[in-house]
Amino acid sequence: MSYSTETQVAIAAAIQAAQLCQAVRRAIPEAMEKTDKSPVTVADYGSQAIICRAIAQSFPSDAIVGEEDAAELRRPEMADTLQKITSYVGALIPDATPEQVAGWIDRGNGTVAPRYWTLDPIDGTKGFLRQDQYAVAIALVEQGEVKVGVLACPALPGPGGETGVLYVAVRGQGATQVPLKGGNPTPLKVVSSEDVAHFRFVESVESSHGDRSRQEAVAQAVGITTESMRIDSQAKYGIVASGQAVLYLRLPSPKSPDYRENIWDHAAGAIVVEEAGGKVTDMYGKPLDFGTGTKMVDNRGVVVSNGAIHDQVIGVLAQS
Ligand SMILES: Nc1ncnc2c1ncn2[C@@H]1O[C@H](COP(=O)(O)O)[C@@H](OP(=O)(O)O)[C@H]1O
Ligand SMILES: [Mg+2]
Ligand SMILES: [Mg+2]
Ligand SMILES: [Mg+2]
Repeated sequence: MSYSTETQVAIAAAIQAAQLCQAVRRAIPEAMEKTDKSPVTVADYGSQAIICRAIAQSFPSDAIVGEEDAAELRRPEMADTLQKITSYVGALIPDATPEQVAGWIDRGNGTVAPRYWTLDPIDGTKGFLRQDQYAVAIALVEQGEVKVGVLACPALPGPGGETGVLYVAVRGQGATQVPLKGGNPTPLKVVSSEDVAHFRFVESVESSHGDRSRQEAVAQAVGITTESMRIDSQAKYGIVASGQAVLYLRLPSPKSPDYRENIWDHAAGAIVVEEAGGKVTDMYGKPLDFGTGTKMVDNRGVVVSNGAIHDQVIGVLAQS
């Protein structure tokens, strides 16, 4: 299958959602708190509304599994917030009503199915709030395998020095990057292990989202001598796919040893790296299984590499 319509729809939605996020960020958004205490902003909601609307319009029978939902926004005391989201969405989709916006957000309440979409309207909300990196991530999954991934990184410097990169991958068709503002797509290729300047690793900015000391020990054991690069969101996958690092380590935090990774935090990024010639597994070397539900219950941690050093990394993890 070529997935060309799916890819075009996801690209257009990611670009619009990224525009909304940048508009919100220029106004210095405040964080709201979700029931799990994690932050969310009007941009997370607006981005999810834009993306779900686009997917539902082109693929009405496809399930969509998004990170956010509108239950909180439908409470009467949240009317002003919903109105604010609607005005940001309305800048891109004229005449959108609050009721429609809430409905589009809730279109993302679907469940994992033989064919489904998953999206993270803002991955790295903490980075977004800090004016650091974040990503808009959209993926199409069939039979538990990611087929299409689109990752917009609006604050990431691209190869030409411009700000804002769009990563696109289709299973069996390779991965490309293109300036988010438009331009010519260029193929993505992971870096060779002989490239000393890029023989480095990336990890999260948030220390509680990983195991910093173990990540450093593993990197050292495979011969990485430089300090980690710390970047929020799935932008880390883009960094590996574009050859700026050989390795991305995300090991379970000692503070939350039972944490399971969300499908929307990895689906788009993973296919971008795989189609750029790299490898993505959990910390035991198992492929990430996108067919088990919103949480990847059969996987622990994530290891992303240029492929060449992958077995060595998994070997070190097995012994440490
Ligand atoms: N204890 C934990 N371990 C690993 N990931 C976690 C975590 N708690 C939250 N996260 C996830 O980490 C994501 C951000 O990734 P990163 O740390 O690479 O920037 C968050 O996505 P959102 O920002 O979309 O909520 C959230 O889903
Ligand atoms: Mg979140
Ligand atoms: Mg996320
Ligand atoms: Mg998110």
